[in-house]
Amino acid sequence: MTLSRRRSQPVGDLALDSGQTLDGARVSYQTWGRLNEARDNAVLVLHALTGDSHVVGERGPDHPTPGWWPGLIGPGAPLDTDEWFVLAPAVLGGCRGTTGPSSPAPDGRPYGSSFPRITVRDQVRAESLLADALGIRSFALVVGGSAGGMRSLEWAVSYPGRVRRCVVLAAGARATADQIAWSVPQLNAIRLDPAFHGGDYYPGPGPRAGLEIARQIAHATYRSALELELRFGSQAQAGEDPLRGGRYAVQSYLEHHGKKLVRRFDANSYLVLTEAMTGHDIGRGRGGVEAALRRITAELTVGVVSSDRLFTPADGEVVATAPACRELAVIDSPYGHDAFLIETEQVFAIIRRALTGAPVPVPHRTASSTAASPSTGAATASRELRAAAVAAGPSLW
Ligand SMILES: CC(=O)SCCNC(=O)CCNC(=O)[C@H](O)C(C)(C)COP(=O)(O)OP(=O)(O)OC[C@H]1O[C@@H](n2cnc3c(N)ncnc32)[C@H](O)[C@@H]1OP(=O)(O)O
Ligand SMILES: N[C@@H](CCO)C(=O)O
Repeated sequence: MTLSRRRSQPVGDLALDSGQTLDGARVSYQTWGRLNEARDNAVLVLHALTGDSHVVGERGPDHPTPGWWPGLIGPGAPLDTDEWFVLAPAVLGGCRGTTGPSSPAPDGRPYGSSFPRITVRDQVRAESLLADALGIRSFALVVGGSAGGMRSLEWAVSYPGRVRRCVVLAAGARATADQIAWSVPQLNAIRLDPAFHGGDYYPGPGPRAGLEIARQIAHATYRSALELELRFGSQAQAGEDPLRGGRYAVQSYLEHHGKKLVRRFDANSYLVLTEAMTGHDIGRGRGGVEAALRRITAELTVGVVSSDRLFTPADGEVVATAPACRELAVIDSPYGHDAFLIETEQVFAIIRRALTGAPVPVPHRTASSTAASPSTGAATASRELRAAAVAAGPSLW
């Protein structure tokens, strides 16, 4: 498959929920396949917090990281490019080409602290303007996980006439107190870093230590306690002794993920995107979550991760009470929230079913059934970890 190049589309002045306007906003995006003459074969793929438009493919000049859902798109893939035209935008407020705090403001200098507070609805509005510009009236499918799941759901609520099928993975109808609570120390870690300078740190290195700590906190919530226990327990990092100033293995692991993110992400974007997530509420101004869910006309699929302690299965079950929900799928995994990125075999099977309308496997959960039973999909998880997790007891997942 040829490498999909990143493009950038001006979408004009973007009216925000706050009442402010982002002048001359742009959305960067990638596509795979061709939009057909009827313009009815478009699929929208929405990335999570630190992802981008590069859903599949190698690293390249345009792409600092490899694709985050490898194998999803291409000839014969679940999103078969012989049939589907796939569009993946980079999110509003991020740092991968779409307008965000590091982009030039109208005065030519980076927005920094003047970048406005944005919502998930604003992000979806920007994506709808991109779809308008590309001549896409409606999507055969909108799919995303985590923050991408929030946007997928918001698409189905905001634009019922433009979404025919919708897959919401590892996301809820609104931010919970627990999700907001975990974001607080992350935001504080960045803002209290002396290098933050109130958000106006460009072109300096910015609050690297604060961002690193934020990612450490977040990454722990993205994995299950059981996985961390089975992988690391209370072991020391090789060659170090925690009782003599050294580190635990799990500490080293979190520090690795913190450092890795700092190399590829902007701290202001991290703040803006985290605050968009904490403000997520499909029911705001619409008479509440239940009323908002009733607006959905797309065939809805909800996927939850059995061991997700951040966006819990119960959060997804609320979304699955939408009258339009056809399937509540359980991604059976010990990996916690990040399983929507790791358990690709199970995730892609869910996407395929949603797209083809294939029968929902039994046993399963639907909006009208409360019987809990995990899906039977084969996982790509390490056999050893899975076996150890099973031995430790299913109640821990
Ligand atoms: C892959 C990308 O980043 S694509 C770019 C867009 N990014 C996104 O969309 C974000 C999505 N990606 C992510 O959030 C994460 O990368 C995930 C969820 C996919 C990672 O999940 P996994 O594949 O299970 O990786 P895992 O959590 O085991 O971490 C592996 C890393 O930890 C390191 N590690 C493991 N144990 C330790 C330890 N004790 N000390 C230090 N490092 C350790 C490994 O060496 C490996 O390093 P590497 O990633 O630099 O090669
Ligand atoms: N690991 C994900 C965040 C969890 O949804 C990311 O970095 O985008």
